[in-house]
Amino acid sequence: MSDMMTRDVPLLHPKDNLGQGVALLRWTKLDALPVVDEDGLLIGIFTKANVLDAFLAGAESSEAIQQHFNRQVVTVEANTPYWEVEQRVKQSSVGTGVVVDKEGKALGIFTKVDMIMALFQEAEQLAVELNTVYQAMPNGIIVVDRNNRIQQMNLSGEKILDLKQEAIKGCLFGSVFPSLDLSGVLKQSQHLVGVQTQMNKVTVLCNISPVGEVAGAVIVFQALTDFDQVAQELDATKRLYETLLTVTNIAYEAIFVVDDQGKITLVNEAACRFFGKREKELLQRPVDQVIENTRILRTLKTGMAETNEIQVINGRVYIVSRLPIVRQGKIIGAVGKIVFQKLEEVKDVAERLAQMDHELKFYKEKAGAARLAVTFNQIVTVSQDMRCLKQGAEMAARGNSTIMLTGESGTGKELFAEAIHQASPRRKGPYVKVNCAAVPENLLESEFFGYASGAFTGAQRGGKAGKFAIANGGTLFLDEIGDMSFNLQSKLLRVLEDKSFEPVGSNESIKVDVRIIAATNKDLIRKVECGDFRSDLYYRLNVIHFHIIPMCDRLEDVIPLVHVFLERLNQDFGKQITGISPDVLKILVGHRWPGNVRELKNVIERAVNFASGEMLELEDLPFYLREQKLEVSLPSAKVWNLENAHEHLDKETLEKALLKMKGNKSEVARLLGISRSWLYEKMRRYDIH
Ligand SMILES: Nc1ncnc2c1ncn2[C@@H]1O[C@H](COP(=O)(O)OP(=O)(O)OP(=O)(O)O)[C@@H](O)[C@H]1O
Repeated sequence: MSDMMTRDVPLLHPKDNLGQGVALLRWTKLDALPVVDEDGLLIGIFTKANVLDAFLAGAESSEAIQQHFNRQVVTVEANTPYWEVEQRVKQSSVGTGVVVDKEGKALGIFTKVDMIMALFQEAEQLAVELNTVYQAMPNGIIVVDRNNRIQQMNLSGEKILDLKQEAIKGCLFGSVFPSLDLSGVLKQSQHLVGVQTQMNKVTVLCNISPVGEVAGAVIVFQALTDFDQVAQELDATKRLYETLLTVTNIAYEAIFVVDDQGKITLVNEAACRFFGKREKELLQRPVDQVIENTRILRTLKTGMAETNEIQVINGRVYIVSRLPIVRQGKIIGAVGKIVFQKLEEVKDVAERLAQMDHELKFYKEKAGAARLAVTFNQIVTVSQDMRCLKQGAEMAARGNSTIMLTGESGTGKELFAEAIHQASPRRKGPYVKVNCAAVPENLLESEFFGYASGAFTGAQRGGKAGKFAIANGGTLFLDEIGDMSFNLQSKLLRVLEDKSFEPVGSNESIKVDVRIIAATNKDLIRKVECGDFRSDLYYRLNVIHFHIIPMCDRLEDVIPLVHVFLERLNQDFGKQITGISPDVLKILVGHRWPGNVRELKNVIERAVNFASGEMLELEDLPFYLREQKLEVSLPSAKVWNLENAHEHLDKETLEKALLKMKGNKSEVARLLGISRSWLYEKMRRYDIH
C-alpha cells in the first residue's frame, strides 16, 4: 500500500470552513480529503459529495465543515500487501480510502486511480518476467492467435528450427508447418500431448494447448535429436560400464571401487572370492566394514596413490594398491587392488620372465651379429647434399676422431654410424650401440662401465663387463646422447679424456681404445645454453659433425628409396611387387615425410603386406596418407602425367646418376643402391645408352 498511495495530502480539521475545504479539493484535484482531530488522528473524510450536500442545504462557505463530513471512513494500513488491497478495492463501493499508520494517524489517501496505476505496473513486471522465462526456455515455443496466425516464436524455437521469428510472424501456421494441424485446438480447445511431427524438416516432439477459450494456441516443442543424443550417451555409458566390469573380471587381482563416502560401488569376481561374499552383499557397504585397517579411506582424504604396499589382512600378507579417482580436481572415489594369489606363484612367473628375457637378449645379439654389416653402399641417396655428406663421412671414417651425428628422428643417423664403423680401420673390432634414452638412469653407469663382483646386492657373480669394455678396439655408438644425465655426462667426459674407467664397485682402472660416435635429434646447443648438457662434453664429442638432411629437403630421394625398400621387402616376404600405381607415386612424392626415411620404410612395408597384386595401390597406403591432398610439386615442367610420372622420375634419376659418375655403371649402381643387373634392365627399358 505504501508504494501505491498518494502521499502528502492536506488534512482538514472539523473547524475548517466549507470554503477552505472546497479550495483544497480543487487545488489537489482529489475527490476527498481526510479530516483529523487535534492529535492528528483520523476522524472522517470530506468528499465532493459532502460539498454539494452542504450547499444544497443552504450552508454558507464560512460555515465549519464540522457538520458536513463523513465519519464512516474506509481505512487501510500502510503495510497492507498488494493482493489484500486489490481484494478490498474490488469489494468496496467507495472510490477513496484513507491510509493510516498503526496509531490511526492519516498518512495519505488511496484512490481507484492509484489502484489502476499499480495494476499496470504489476502487469508490466509480470510481462517482463514471463518474457524472460519464455526466451530462456530450452524448448521451442510458438504462439498463434485465434486466426491461426503466428504471433511469436522464442529464441530456442529459432535455434531448433533454424528459422527467424520475423520470417514467420503473421503467417498462417498451417502454411509454414503443414504437417501440424491446429484446427482441433483452435476450434474445440483440445490439448495435444507428445505429438511427433516435422517442423521445417526437423523432427520434433510437441505439446499444444489452447490459450483460454480459444484465443489462440501455444506450441511447445523439442527436437528429437536431443533425445537421441541423450539416449546414445546413456547407451555409451552403459557399454563403458559393462566393458569396465568385463575388464575387471578378467583381472587376476581383487579389484574394488569406493565412492567419495568410502562405500563400495564396484567389485570384480576375484574380489567377491577374496572377501567370500556375493556382489550384492558387498555393494554399498562402507569399505572399512569389509576390509580391516583399510588405508583406502586415507587415499580418499589425501588423494595420494599408494602402489604395491604390503598389508596384512586376516593374518596374511598381501600386496595392495590404492588409487584416487579424481574428476575436475575433486576426489570422487578410489580404486583398490589386492594381489591375493599366492605370492610364490608371482615370484615364479617373474623368474621365468627374467630367464626368457635373458634368452631373448642372447638371441638378439646373435642375430645382430649375423646380419650383414651396414656400409655406405646401403645408404641410398641421389641428393647432391647427401652425397657430399656420405663422402665426408667416408673420409672421416678413416680417422679416429669422435663424430657427432645430428638430425631429425629417422633420417638415418644410426645407419651412418655403422657405415662409418665399417669404413674405418676398426671394422674388424666390435660395433656396440647404447641407446642412452632407453637405459634406466640407475643402470646407465653399470651399463657403460660394468661392475665388479659383489658391487651391489643382486650383482652377478664375477661382475659384468660394461659397453666400454665390450667396445674395446671398436666403435661405441651413443644414440640419443642428449638424454644422458648430467652426472653420467661427467663420467663419460673423464673416460674420453683419460681413455680409462673404473667399473662400478672397483678401484681398478681399465684402459680402453674406443672410438665414439654420438647421435641426437635434440638441439644440443640449446641444451648446453640451458645448462642441461655439459659444454665441455659437447665440444669433446663434436669434433667432426654431420647433420643428416631431413627427407623434406631431399624429396628426390623418395623414389630411389622406395625401389630399394621394395626390392628388399619382395625378397623378405617372397612377393613379386613390380610397380607402384601413379596415384600412390604422386602421394609418396608429395608427402613431407615428418618421420623421415623410417616413416617411408614403414609405409612401404605396410603397403607390401597389404598389396594383393603386382602393384602398390592407393588402398595399400595408410589412411592418413590416402586422405592427404594430392598436391605434388614435380621436379620439372616436362610432360608429366599420372601414368608416366613414375617412369619420368626413374629415368631422370638414372640419367643424373650416369652423368655424375661419367657413365661408370658399377658406381651408378652403388650410388643408387641397386644391383648392376637391375641398372642394365632399367637402361634398356628407358633406352639410355
Ligand atoms: N638413406 C637411407 N637409405 C636406406 N635406408 C635408410 C636411409 N636412411 C634411413 N634408412 C632406414 O630408415 C630407418 C631409420 O634410420 P635410423 O634408425 O638410422 O634413423 P635415426 O636418425 O638413427 O633415428 P632416431 O633418431 O629415431 O634413432 C632405418 O631402418 C634405416 O635403415
